[in-house]
Amino acid sequence: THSTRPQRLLSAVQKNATRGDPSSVVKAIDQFCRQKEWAMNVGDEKGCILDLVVSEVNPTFVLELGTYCGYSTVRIARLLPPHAKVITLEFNPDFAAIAHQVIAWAGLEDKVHLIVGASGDWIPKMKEQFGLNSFDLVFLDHWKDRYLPDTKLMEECGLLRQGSILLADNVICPGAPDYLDYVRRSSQYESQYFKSHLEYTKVEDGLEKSIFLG
Ligand SMILES: O=C(NCCCCCn1ccc2cnccc21)c1cc(-c2ccc(F)cc2)cc(O)c1O
Ligand SMILES: [Mg+2]
Repeated sequence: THSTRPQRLLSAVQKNATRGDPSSVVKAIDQFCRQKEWAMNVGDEKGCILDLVVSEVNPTFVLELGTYCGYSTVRIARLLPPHAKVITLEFNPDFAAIAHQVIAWAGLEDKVHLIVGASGDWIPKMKEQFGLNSFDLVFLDHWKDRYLPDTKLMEECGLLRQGSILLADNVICPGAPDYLDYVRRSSQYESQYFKSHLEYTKVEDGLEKSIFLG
């Protein structure tokens, strides 16, 4: 019986990280991905930029599209004030099952709501399901060809307010060219590119931070 990479990543967390210590979980995953097996976590370099944006926004409600193993979920949730929440959406139930255990190991389950499903189905249901008006921060890290349609969908569903922040991973590699073009051209967004590298590599990648102006 062969384990999957997410399962091996979880084992590395359970072996090397301290229960209830989110930073040790982040460190254990980065160590695993650098020393053992690459995985598509936002990683330590782009992760520091994510930390900066989260700390600056100090959000009450965060939407993460693309949980994978929960690495960025833990990075975000560890910085949130009490009562703040991350709603994170994962399409792949096997990934979601691993992420749930990684988030629990970090002791952050009270700050995180993990959903299994597709963004196109769930974005229209967010308000009624969670009794929220808008998201203070959205971290886009799912299918790169869904960044643009889902951003338009969030606008249409009234999930963005004046000052809501969109932070998109992988705008260079694998790339989200139509999304980049949209947020950089639109008068409804003020956009800024944070040059970095693809997680655990020397390949260029970056995060695009876009403020919704309403
Ligand atoms: O593909 C990436 N992520 C998305 C994975 C699938 C998300 C599916 N999903 C989750 C929630 C959800 C909701 N609705 C619909 C679909 C949904 C990704 C890839 C690379 C990468 C890979 C190979 C390479 F050579 C270079 C770069 C690096 C990254 O950092 C990435 O994030
Ligand atoms: Mg990514």
